[in-house]
This record gives sequence, C-alpha cells and structure tokens, in this order.
Amino acid sequence: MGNSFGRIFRISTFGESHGLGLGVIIEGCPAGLPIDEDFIREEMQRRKPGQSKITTQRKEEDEFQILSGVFEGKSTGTPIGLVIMNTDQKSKDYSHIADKFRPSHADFTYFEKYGVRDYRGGGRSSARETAARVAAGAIAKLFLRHYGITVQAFVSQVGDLKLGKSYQELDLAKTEDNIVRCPDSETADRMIELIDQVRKDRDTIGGIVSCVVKGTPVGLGEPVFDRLHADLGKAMLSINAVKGFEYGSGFEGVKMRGSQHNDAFYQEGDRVRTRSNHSGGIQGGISNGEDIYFNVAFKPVATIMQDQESVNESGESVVVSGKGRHDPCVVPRAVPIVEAMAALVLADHLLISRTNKL
Ligand SMILES: Cc1cc2nc3c(=O)[nH]c(=O)nc-3n(C[C@H](O)[C@H](O)[C@H](O)COP(=O)(O)O)c2cc1C
Ligand SMILES: C=C(O[C@@H]1CC(C(=O)O)=C[C@@H](OP(=O)(O)O)[C@H]1O)C(=O)O
Repeated sequence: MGNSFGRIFRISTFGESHGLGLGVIIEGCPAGLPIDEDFIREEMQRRKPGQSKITTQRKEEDEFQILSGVFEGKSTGTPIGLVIMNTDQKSKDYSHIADKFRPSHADFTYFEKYGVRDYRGGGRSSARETAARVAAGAIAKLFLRHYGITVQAFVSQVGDLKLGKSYQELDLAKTEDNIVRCPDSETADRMIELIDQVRKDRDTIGGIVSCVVKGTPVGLGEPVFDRLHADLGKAMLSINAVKGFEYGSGFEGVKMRGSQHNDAFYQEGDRVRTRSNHSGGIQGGISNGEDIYFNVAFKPVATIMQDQESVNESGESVVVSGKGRHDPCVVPRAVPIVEAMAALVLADHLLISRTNKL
C-alpha cells in the first residue's frame, strides 16, 4: 500500500481512524532544524475534528508525542517519529454498515481490492490520517521558513458561493479569524450559514481551497516527469475527497489568447521577473520565483444522514444512512491539510535542487 510520500524529505504515515492511534515517520529532514512543538500543536489545532459547529463533532485534542529524531529542540538528521493517540472513537456508529458500502466513500473499492476492511470509521481511508500529514507538514514548514518560503491556504468557495477576489486583493492574515477560514468576513458569514443549513438538511456540500506559496527561489522542480506542479497536483489529489487541481490560470486560461496569457519578462535589480503571473510561478515544471498559486476542489462529503441505495458484501440490495459525527463540508479543515502537503512537496524539491549544479 502506498503509505509513503516524497523522495528526500520523505514521510510514511500509519494508523487507522478507530485504532489505537496514528502517526508519521519523517526521513530526510536535515539536522539542526529547531523543532518548535508549539507551532506543530497550532497546526494540529487548525485541522482537528470538533473545532466548530460546521465540522464533525468527534472530539479529538490531537495531542502528539515526538518519539525520536529530535534532541534538545533540534532535529538530529535521524528519522523523526511522531504519534497521535485516538481518544474519541465511537465505533458503534459503524456497526450497521459493517458489511455494507456507503455510496462514494472508500468502502466498496477498499473491500474489493483487499478482501478485508476496518469498517470502523473507514479505517485507513478516513481523513483522520491527515492528522499525521499536518504534523509532518508543520516540520516541513519550519524547514521552509528557514529559507523565507511561506505557504498560506484559505477557503475561496463553498457550493456555488464564491469569494470572487484574487488572493492579491485579500488580507490573508484574516483567514484564521473565522471558523470557515475565508479571509473576507462578509463572505465567510454567508459560507458558515450555508454549511450550517446543509448540515440541518442532513446533507453535505463541497468547496474550494486556494493556496499561495511565496518566496520560492527559481529552480525548484524538474523539466520532465517530476515537474513541480505535477508533484503538487499529486500531493493535492492524494487528499481525501479531492476532485480537482488547477494552478496559475488553470481551466480559465483556455479562454485567453497567447498574446494575453504570456507573462512578459523584465529585469528588476538582480532578478528576472514577470509582469503578469498566469504561469502560477512555474514554467516548464520549474519555479520561476513568482508566487505559486493553485486551487483544490473538494467534493461533498459521502456520508450523509439520509437513506441511500446500496449493496452489501454479498451483493444484496440494502439501504444505508450515515450515523454519528461527520463533516458537512470538509474545506474549513482542509486548509491546513493543503498547506501541509504543499510544504512537503516544496521541502522535498528544495533538497532535491541542492544536487542540481555546482
Ligand atoms: C478534512 C476532511 C474531513 C472529512 N470528513 C469526512 C466525514 O466526516 N465523513 C465522510 O464520509 N467523509 C469525510 N471526508 C472524505 C472521505 O475521507 C473520503 O471521501 C473517502 O476517503 C473516500 O475517498 P475519495 O472521496 O477521495 O474518493 C473528509 C475529508 C477531509 C479532507
Ligand atoms: C476523525 C476525523 O475526521 C473523520 C473523517 C471521516 C472520514 O470518513 O474521512 C469520518 C468521520 O469519522 P468518525 O465517524 O470516526 O468521527 C470524521 O470525524 C479527523 O479528521 O480527525
């Protein structure tokens, strides 16, 4: 099973949603990096379940313990092992679907592929696994911070309710000011209201998380398969419930002419810059030093509190309805997950690029 990600700055996660706990092993983190545990904790708090009325009500504090790879507050260059124990599993909520498949969750495909599945909370296919990614991503962010690179995501759409402003027009520092993580307070209020209404309707809704990376040097990414945007795309598409990834001008770019779309170059001091940035900071798979920006689309959550047509493991027709605690919309909690996955890709490419030339 593909439980690892990255080449030099490399993570492997383990654990299930209703097992004892989960965790991550990080290899390739250079020695001497100050590991700020308070910062890791803050990042975990941004993702944890039970954080507001518009998320799942499962109550996990997501306290973590670093088992290895850190001495006197700094990384030692050896594998960093980190664990998070599960404390609030309610596996009874899944007894009624132990042999049934929830439409559009991983139940059917997982069972067909492996012949065995931990039905409790979706087991390994639960987004609970992303707690481990966010912990690792926090360490990647600390590494990037050392090089002046920042990663900031925010919610830009819920259902058909769009923020309608580019990231340059927004004060991204306001993203954490509200429970939906949209930096425009008026739009945020409407998004919260929409998610709350959908929740009361026993339904779910999708949304978009946008992300901006600033301070990237020229030269991250490879020109052929390991294009920087290809690795970012894989990272984003590896997150539960993701349906789409676009960077720079994305799908809207098809409407433009080359004469409008090309990013003209100019010299600014000792830097080559571009006047526009439809490229999204990446040309030929390699960062050009401008902001990298991209959007990630999330589907409506599969588990809904309504009767749905399905089958059981014997292929018999059944009706299933969700029980327990589920997210009515994943995007508020997906913001730190998108940031974590982006930080892991960039940290990896920063280390890979060190071997490119003298
Ligand atoms: C932050 C986050 C929270 C999620 N919460 C739920 C949830 O409460 N219930 C649910 O059915 N799916 C939830 N999902 C989505 C499922 O994990 C996902 O749909 C499932 O693993 C199947 O994978 P796929 O949708 O990518 O095909 C969540 C996803 C994310 C990113
Ligand atoms: C536990 C988390 O989110 C879970 C993600 C999830 C899913 O199907 O992905 C289903 C729910 O699981 P449970 O029924 O066990 O509460 C969410 O609460 C978490 O993110 O830490």
